[in-house]
Amino acid sequence: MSRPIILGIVGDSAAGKTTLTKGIAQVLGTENVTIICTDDYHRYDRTQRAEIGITALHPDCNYLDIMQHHLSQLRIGQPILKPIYSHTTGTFEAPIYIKPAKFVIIEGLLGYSTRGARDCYDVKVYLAPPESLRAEWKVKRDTQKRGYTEEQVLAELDKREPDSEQFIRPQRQWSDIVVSFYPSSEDEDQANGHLNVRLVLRPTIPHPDFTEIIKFGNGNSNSAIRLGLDRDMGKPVDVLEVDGHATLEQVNKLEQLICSDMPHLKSICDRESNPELGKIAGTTDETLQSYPLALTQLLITYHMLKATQIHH
Ligand SMILES: Nc1ncnc2c1ncn2[C@@H]1O[C@H](COP(=O)(O)OP(=O)(O)O)[C@@H](O)[C@H]1O
Ligand SMILES: O=C(COP(=O)(O)O)[C@H](O)[C@H](O)COP(=O)(O)O
Repeated sequence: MSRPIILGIVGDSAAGKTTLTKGIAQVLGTENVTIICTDDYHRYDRTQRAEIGITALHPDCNYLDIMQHHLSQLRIGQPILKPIYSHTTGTFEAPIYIKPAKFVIIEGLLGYSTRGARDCYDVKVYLAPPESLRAEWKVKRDTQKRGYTEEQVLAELDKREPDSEQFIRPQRQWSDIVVSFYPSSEDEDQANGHLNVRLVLRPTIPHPDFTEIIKFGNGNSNSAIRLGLDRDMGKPVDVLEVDGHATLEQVNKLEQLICSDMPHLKSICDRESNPELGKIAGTTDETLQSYPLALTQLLITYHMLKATQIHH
């Protein structure tokens, strides 16, 4: 019997989880995707958290046991009755019945914090923008969408830092892919659309063979697309970097590499038939479209489709 393919997207608040999740769901077809945000498993509402003096990042502030139980149910195709936390009101709403579609994306703060939860995913992504960019994104979103002032958001970031360090960032080690969008050093204050991406590829899942990038002579340090070896949290990894100002020709080559052994992906990575590639509506309603974003979406989609072949 077939079971859903489960993708995890974990990272700190305003690291870009919801934005990337929406983009991947769009590529896979929203009707084929169930999206779960693990903020719904908060144990306390906004007022209670303030009274107790606990942040939403602390494991004790979340029903991680229920989250893990629900994940394991979804993995075997079973429905769940999922709680709902509203970021608009800061309170809980009536739970909803959810039956998993072919693909499930689980996004949130603490998705990899227990062994049992980690075992439920087919593909694990961790989002790690530079902290300065994350702060910028969080201020923008929480002032526009969640009713906070800039001072409140900055104070909250400070208050959360010890929990970010202790509980959020260590989860990076469990991911198959670490995604970091970052501004290039020359155009520090360029619009978001020109961000570069750094993709850390752990050997925990089989990645497409990118070594041709080096053969094309494109992998050297001056190129807009670079492949190299590094260590991440002590472990050896491949690192693929794509600059925001890479040319269409360079990007096409990389897309063809990703698509070559995945027939369904071919229709997705054809820019003429799919002009939406790499386009995302950010959670503050802006439209984002860039080659680094498109390649990131494509690589993650590749892994989800690959998992379909392995498990069906
Ligand atoms: N890849 C990206 N490129 C440019 N801006 C982004 C990107 N990802 C997120 N953002 C910005 O950061 C804000 C917060 O992102 P969001 O997806 O809501 O984070 P999270 O779900 O992790 O809390 C978005 O509203 C958007 O403005
Ligand atoms: O850190 C987060 C997670 O959301 P995200 O990862 O989307 O930022 C939120 O601050 C908490 O869920 C509390 O919500 P609120 O601050 O709205 O009460």
